[in-house]
Amino acid sequence: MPDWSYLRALHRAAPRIADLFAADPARADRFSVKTADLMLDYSKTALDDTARAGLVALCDAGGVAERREAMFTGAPINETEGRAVLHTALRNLDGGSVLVDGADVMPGIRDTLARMRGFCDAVRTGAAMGVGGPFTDVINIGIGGSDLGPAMAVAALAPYHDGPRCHFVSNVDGAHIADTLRGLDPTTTLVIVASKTFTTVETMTNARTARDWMQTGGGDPERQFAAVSSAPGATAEFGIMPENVFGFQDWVGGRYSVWGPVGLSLMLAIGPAGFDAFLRGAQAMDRHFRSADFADNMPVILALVGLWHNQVCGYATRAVLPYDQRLSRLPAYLQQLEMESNGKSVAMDGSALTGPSGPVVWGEPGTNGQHAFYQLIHQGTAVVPCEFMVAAQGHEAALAHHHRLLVANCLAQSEALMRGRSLRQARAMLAGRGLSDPELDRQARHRVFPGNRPSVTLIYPKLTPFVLGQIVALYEHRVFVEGVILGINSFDQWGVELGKELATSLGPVVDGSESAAGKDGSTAALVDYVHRHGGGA
Ligand SMILES: O=P(O)(O)OC[C@H]1O[C@H](O)[C@H](O)[C@@H](O)[C@@H]1O
Repeated sequence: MPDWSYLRALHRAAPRIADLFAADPARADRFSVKTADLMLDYSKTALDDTARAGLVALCDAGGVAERREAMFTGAPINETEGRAVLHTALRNLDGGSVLVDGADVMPGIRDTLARMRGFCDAVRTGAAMGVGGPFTDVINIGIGGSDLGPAMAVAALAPYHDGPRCHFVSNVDGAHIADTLRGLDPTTTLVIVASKTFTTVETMTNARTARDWMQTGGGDPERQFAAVSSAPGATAEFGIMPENVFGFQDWVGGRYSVWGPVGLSLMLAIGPAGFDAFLRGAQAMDRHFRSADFADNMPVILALVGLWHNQVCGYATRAVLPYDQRLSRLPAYLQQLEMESNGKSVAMDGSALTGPSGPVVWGEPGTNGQHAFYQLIHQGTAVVPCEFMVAAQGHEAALAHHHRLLVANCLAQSEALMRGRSLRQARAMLAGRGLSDPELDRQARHRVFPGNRPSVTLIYPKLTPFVLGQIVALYEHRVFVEGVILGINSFDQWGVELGKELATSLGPVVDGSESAAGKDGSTAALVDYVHRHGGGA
């Protein structure tokens, strides 16, 4: 673990952010990173040259460059599972070979991508059909990494949809699949069962329900089911035809898997060319990440800003606030990417972390959040570093005035967070209203904004497939760099296992075939309530 004390001392002595701008007219330029398309402005943070240099030094001390090279070249850096980490190979479209245990993985990746393209072309042109005719709808059944990536990206790229409608079912709550199936035609619906392991209870339960629905409604699961998985034996056992199965290897983590077959629903929605552009965007970010100096490296800087706020300043959460309605699922996607990757308590060698690991990540699109939780962001006692995102241009040319308002709101929020409003300013606002001085003072105190609240803004030209690919890869590499500096394994997720085990053992208790004896009093009382109110068997 790095020694944070030096940086913490810098933080305690840091001037107000607004004063940093006053002292350095070129600050916005010097504290932003640009790639060919994107700009990450981190000038509205308390970082100065000294603090930035101290953070960059963490990269050297933590071996970020060596670890980065190890990841890209297929070394088994996921040490607790003995696996390579090669989601970057999935978008290594025209790069060289990538060796895992001496064998090049690229031919297999290219072959699967070609099969996905062929499948999507057939579905999209009507060459492959359901019993009732060309496919009108696609349901992706998956959860976690087998859901959030394609669900996020399909929503993000709505202007590029020219294929069948895509739906996503993840929750084992029967409400999710029931509400989705209502109104769909079982003879023209394609179901993709997406599960790396093909054992996930939620996904297998939903897949069986969808199969029953299709059979009952006159569809043909043999023709109308596809699978995405690393477990071909299990897909065959479920009855999915091998030509409709798209495999990937265990060196693609679930939450990093949207770039391969897990992205099949996205490819169906936007077409193979659009999917290619998405991959090329990620590849462009990979190249930037691999080659740019740390101080000019967008994922590295985003990581260092994250570490500064969480580990140095002690801000326990960060809000991701896309001013882009089509990125409404991005906060949920990033919650898995960031919190499942870096929400750990032990370092790679098993020793306990001595400080915080990854922060709580949360958020909602703007402007909606402004009318809900921004009150706390502006005036609450906890400081929440904000990560704003906005496009220079929207897709709706006829609604450019909407977009101008959206941009103005986004920029206004980061400005307001930084500037705040002093008591003197608040008193001046209320002067002349005939209030007694104590009353004026009391009213003014409620209108004070502390300011000096940090934010970064990621700005991009327009939310195209190429730009989305860059944004998602940017966040993947940010998580990687934070994990390396914290000394943790960002690629396992042991913390999700215990709940799964207990759910399995609670199944027979909930359905009444086993007693709750031996369970704690709370669990037993909750089961009892379910049974007394018509639940259970
Ligand atoms: O793709 P699957 O094997 O069905 O896994 C789906 C998800 O469930 C697991 O519990 C993990 O927490 C996730 O990382 C994973 O993405």
